[in-house]
Amino acid sequence: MRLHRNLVFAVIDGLSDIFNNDKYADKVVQSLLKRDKRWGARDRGFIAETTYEMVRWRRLYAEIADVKQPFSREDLWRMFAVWAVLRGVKLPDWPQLAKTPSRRIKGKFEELSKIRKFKESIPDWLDALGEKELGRAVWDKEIAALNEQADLVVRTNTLKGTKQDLKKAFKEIEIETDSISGSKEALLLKERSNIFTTELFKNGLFEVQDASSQLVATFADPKPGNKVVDACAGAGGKTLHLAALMENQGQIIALDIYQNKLKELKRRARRAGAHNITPKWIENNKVIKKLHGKADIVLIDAPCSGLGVLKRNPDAKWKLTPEFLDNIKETQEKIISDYSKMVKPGGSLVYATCSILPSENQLQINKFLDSEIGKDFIFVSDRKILAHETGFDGFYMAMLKKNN
Ligand SMILES: C[S@@+](CC[C@H](N)C(=O)[O-])C[C@H]1O[C@@H](n2cnc3c(N)ncnc32)[C@H](O)[C@@H]1O
Repeated sequence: MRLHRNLVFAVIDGLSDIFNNDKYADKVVQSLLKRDKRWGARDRGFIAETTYEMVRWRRLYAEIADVKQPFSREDLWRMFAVWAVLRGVKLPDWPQLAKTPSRRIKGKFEELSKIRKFKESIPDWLDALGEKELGRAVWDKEIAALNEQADLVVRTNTLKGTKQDLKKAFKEIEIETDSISGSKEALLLKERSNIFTTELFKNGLFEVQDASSQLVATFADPKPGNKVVDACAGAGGKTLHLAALMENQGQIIALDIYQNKLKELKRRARRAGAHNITPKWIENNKVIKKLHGKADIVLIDAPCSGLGVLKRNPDAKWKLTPEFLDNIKETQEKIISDYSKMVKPGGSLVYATCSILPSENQLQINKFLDSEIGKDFIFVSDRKILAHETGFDGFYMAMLKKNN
């Protein structure tokens, strides 16, 4: 790989914004990519992938480069040099990289690779928490898997065609895909590609959705004609899948506390040809009260730490705090308690998170079942999906039934 000066400068600018100005990596990368219209797919790929790699390995690289936050431009160049040396990239003859101590970098890497918090590049508190909640053997493997780059997976929109149709259509535009065992509608792209610009995407034939995330709506098992409340619908990743499984029949009430997310959901639903969705903003508690006892299925895709999706959002390692985690667990507890009231007698409550922590998952369910409202429910089953076992995101889902 040959390094190009303007691309590396863009990466350094981006990192300064992410690390020092607390900006979100995805937003920063999006805006970097708009900087120069002449950049082709390879250039854009370099900027996005290198920025994410540097975010993922921030602690390790900073330790090797012997630099501390806030990072000066010189510090960021030193961290970049660590990236280049460890990746075996030939260093160009630039003043910023002139004094790169390649041998020392490799030696320090060997040494730090013996200590998990450096090797896996995670804050002390998170490393301790992971080990406490999952046990050492599982955490060792899980954090290593969560540090790998995410695969690009799409979900076939079965409202518009079959998976075989989609596979064929991708092939026609020279995009090769594989099926994924256990995820019926999923296709894995053999190579990364900007599929958002394709006609297939514009015509709603697929959505980008991780294989684990695709298991949630299937697990909820909605039937055509059901009344389903998707209580934390966001921009509708699971809502659209529910609509497809319900063959556009029945009703999905898609709730969220943020109107802008529901606006995006509406746009996506139009593209997907999903017609049985009613987005409703949770403006106040009356919205929930009105739905008490009405739903065949209530899906709570709860706000969470996002620790199961570090592969695609490595930034969370640095943005997450113990205080945030405590608050989000309280929110989860309140949401399960309040929103379970929307389930009708005999109906189902499905709770899901993209976290791998038992304290956000099965322990929340146990707490709910032990509560006064929870006494009306029985536990049916749950699935704990770990990244090191599947290669995809970490997820949790539980199904409870309300007594008749
Ligand atoms: C994990 S995300 C949902 C992702 C979405 N279901 C999807 O598949 O794309 C959690 C969502 O819960 C929403 N949320 C947070 N607090 C909430 C509350 N009290 N009631 C309803 N939704 C809430 C957030 O705005 C966010 O969109």
